[in-house]
Amino acid sequence: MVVARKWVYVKPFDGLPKDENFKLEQETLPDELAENEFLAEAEFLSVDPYMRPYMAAYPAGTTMIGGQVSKVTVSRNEQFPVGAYVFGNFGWRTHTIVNPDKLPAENRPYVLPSFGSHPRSLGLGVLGMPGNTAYFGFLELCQPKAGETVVVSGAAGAVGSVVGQIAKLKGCTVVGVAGSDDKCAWLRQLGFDATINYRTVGEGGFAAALKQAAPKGVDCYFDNVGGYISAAVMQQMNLFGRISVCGTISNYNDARVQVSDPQREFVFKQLRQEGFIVTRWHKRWMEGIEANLRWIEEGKLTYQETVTEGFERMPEAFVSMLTGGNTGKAVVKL
Ligand SMILES: NC(=O)C1=CN([C@@H]2O[C@H](COP(=O)(O)OP(=O)(O)OC[C@H]3O[C@@H](n4cnc5c(N)ncnc54)[C@H](OP(=O)(O)O)[C@@H]3O)[C@@H](O)[C@H]2O)C=CC1
Ligand SMILES: CCCCC/C=C/C=O
Repeated sequence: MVVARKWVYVKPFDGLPKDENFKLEQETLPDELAENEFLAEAEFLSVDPYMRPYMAAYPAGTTMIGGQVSKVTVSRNEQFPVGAYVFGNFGWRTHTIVNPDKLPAENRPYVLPSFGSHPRSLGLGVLGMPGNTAYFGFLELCQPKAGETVVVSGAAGAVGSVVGQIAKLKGCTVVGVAGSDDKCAWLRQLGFDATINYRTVGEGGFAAALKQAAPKGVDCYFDNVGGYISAAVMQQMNLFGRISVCGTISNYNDARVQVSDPQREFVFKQLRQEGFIVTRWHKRWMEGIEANLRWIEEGKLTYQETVTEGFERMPEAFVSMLTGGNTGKAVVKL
């Protein structure tokens, strides 16, 4: 008999998530698996920003959504043999019975490829969804060219840190925006040409700091945060600039705000802006993972993880990530 533990979303979020929004429950799983099912035991769980806005679509009582790296411990599916490590969007739970055939193509679990000497947790970060967000969302939508100036907000996080390094690989000048001096120092170690600590310059000082960091203007903006940072970058875009709108974490905990009208910049600078969800590239998923792994093996791409130990600390790790407690990818180790 397997008893799974799971974190249930018991009360809708209002502002920053709090303890009262979550409840740790147990669920006894069936003893027998049906054909094509397997049992997955979580090893690492992901806490990601999208969980905050996405949960608004789910009723109270739903298990928290999310990805995990888990081990197949029992199987009636030959594509997921016992002992294999898989990535799956199984939610915040320790054990899950899965039938992959019942899931939509963009949400199917997959057996992790070999990461060589690197930890399996990277399957939640640079060698998983966030890494692919950087790889496809930046290269496909920004189409960067050598010599161009790229600005990345949320630069020291799971997605942003990879975007900035890929931009350097493509020969761009890269400016990273992050929320602490330590994060900015790490970004400069990674090769970022300039950094802005948005918390110390503040909203009033951000435009001037950007002018200093990107004196030739901005050709590509990879936007992880929205809000005043993005409004200011928009004002300093160059002719034919490209903006990849990845996320708006600065307002995930807030009611929707009225934004100032950016259309004039779009017309006279002939800008292109496109939002995306990374699963758009689900048919090319392994291409992104293989490219990022190759760059890691070549020493051209570096990662950092912020690891919280213990399933019971999932809510704490989630809130910490939403408030800037992580550098690189935030994961929870069981
Ligand atoms: N479109 C898509 O398919 C995907 C979109 N995303 C989006 O990418 C973004 C980054 O995700 P991910 O890399 O996983 O997360 P991160 O690892 O970057 O963690 C979140 C970070 O957001 C920063 N942050 C929090 N509040 C603010 C704020 N008010 N202003 C600016 N920065 C803030 C914090 O860093 P700091 O200390 O610098 O403030 C925090 O560490 C998110 O917006 C997410 O929704 C992610 C994956 C897929
Ligand atoms: C199934 C996970 C998809 C995540 C897309 C994220 C969007 C914004 O953060």
